[in-house]
Amino acid sequence: MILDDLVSTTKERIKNEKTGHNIENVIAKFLNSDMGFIGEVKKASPSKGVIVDNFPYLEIANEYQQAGVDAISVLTEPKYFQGKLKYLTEIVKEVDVPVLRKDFVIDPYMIYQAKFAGANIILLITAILTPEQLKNFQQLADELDLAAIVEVHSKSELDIALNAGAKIIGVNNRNLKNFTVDLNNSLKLRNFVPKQIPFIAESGIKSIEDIKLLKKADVNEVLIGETFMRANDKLKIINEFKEA
Ligand SMILES: O=C(O)c1ccccc1NCC(=O)[C@H](O)[C@H](O)COP(=O)(O)O
Repeated sequence: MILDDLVSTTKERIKNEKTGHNIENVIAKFLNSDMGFIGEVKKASPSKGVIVDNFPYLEIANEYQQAGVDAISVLTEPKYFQGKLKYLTEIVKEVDVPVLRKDFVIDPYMIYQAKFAGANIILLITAILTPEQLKNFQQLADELDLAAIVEVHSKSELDIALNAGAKIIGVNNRNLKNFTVDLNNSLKLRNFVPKQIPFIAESGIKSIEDIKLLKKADVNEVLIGETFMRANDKLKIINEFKEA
């Protein structure tokens, strides 16, 4: 019957379309590398104002890819980061590495929007969601085969994130209330995250010394924005960090 054939060929087609940078592959990539890098495409931020005047976002994404990053983070928040969803849509078409929609997800609509725009990863910030919202958003991301980095800043937030079913943890070294940065935050929380869950250190990473410290603590990935955005030669700085 044609209907039976339509169902079986559709199953096969969807199976193929769901591979690529799916959750499983993103997690494997983050766990497998020695210590990997997530390069951020960010024009401005609340703590630093405008970081770069010249913002050739496609060129920047290409440079990150060439330097061998594991993923590219794209700010899409317009007011404080001068981001646009359009940057992400275009970058996804330009590169082959997984792309993270970096935004302040507070509505399921934004998760569907990220998927539709072609993102492979979203950020869920524990501090701006109720535990129930976090659980529901994690579930929705799972259903859409979108990897979710659940961002935490403290042990209590980490407990909430793990309870919500987080599969990837990002520890923000920046206190989002007063913008102070302390790399010790990642070091303190590292041992509370099971080894099968990728651990990402985010924010305020600037030097080879920082990289050495985080490598020693067995951090799987570092997410770097400002330092890479300000570097004239992104390939050079990423290679130097890789060799640290
Ligand atoms: O960067 C900020 O000023 C900021 C303020 C309030 C909420 C979030 C903020 N940043 C988002 C990020 O998580 C960073 O862009 C990311 O971790 C990279 O940080 P950095 O390497 O320090 O640019």
